[in-house]
Amino acid sequence: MSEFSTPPRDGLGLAAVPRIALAAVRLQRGQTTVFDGLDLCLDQPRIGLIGHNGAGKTSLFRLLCGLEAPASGSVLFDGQDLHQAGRERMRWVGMMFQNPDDQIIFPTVEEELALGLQARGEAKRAAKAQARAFLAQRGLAHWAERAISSLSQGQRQMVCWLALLLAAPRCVLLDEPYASLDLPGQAQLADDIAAAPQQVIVSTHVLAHVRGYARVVWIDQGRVRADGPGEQVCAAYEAAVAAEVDARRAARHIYAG
Ligand SMILES: Nc1ncnc2c1ncn2[C@@H]1O[C@H](COP(=O)(O)OP(=O)(O)OP(=O)(O)O)[C@@H](O)[C@H]1O
Repeated sequence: MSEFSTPPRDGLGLAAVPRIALAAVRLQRGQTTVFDGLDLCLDQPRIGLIGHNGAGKTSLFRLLCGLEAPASGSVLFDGQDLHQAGRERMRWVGMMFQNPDDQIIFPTVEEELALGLQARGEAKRAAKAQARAFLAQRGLAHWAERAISSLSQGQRQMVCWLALLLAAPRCVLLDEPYASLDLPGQAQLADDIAAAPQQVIVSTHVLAHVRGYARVVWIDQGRVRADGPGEQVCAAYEAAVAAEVDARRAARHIYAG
């Protein structure tokens, strides 16, 4: 197992894992029908999501955090319609975007971190104080007043992760969360994920990050192609990719020769 694929540790007291159920979901984005009759139940503490570019991983996340609504079908969070929920939804699901610049709103780190707390009803001053205390706990007190624009891409990604940790929704969606992080940052994030009491769903192209998970879902052209233990699903995906690459090389060889 990779050091970046740490399963949840025993005895951490995971919060009650929500049950997110998609039934017969159809999702249209522009001219593209991304999902057409998708059924999926997400009720494990850690779930990996893998698949090719354009398979539908980000679209699934956008559906789960309410940024997209299904044209038909339902998305239920513990039996309640996710798309009918108001502000309550922010306590249910939070997402870390692939690109931190799509997520960050405020000019400084402490303001960005305070946002999730304010959304939960904290007063602005108290939220900022909590954000500062949280940064200090993690040895990052000096980040509090830093301008987001002065941070590197990886540091911005870390700010997004810290904001999610602080906001503490019951389900956390991470879209390519390791992409911009250096190796220490990746190890830190893997440890944070392992320690998080929430349900965490990680979408990634780096299979080592989810191979050790008890459940990985492989999305292929908007459909679930495989769903099971990470070792098995990642191996099946790798085999399919190897076959695709071989077929492409063989076709190129025939064409060239
Ligand atoms: N803003 C958009 N408008 C229209 N179609 C979109 C939009 N974003 C994505 N799509 C389409 O939706 C489908 C699923 O895309 P999605 O971004 O969910 O894939 P993905 O699995 O996350 O890919 P990647 O691994 O590249 O991030 C693709 O066919 C894509 O072209």
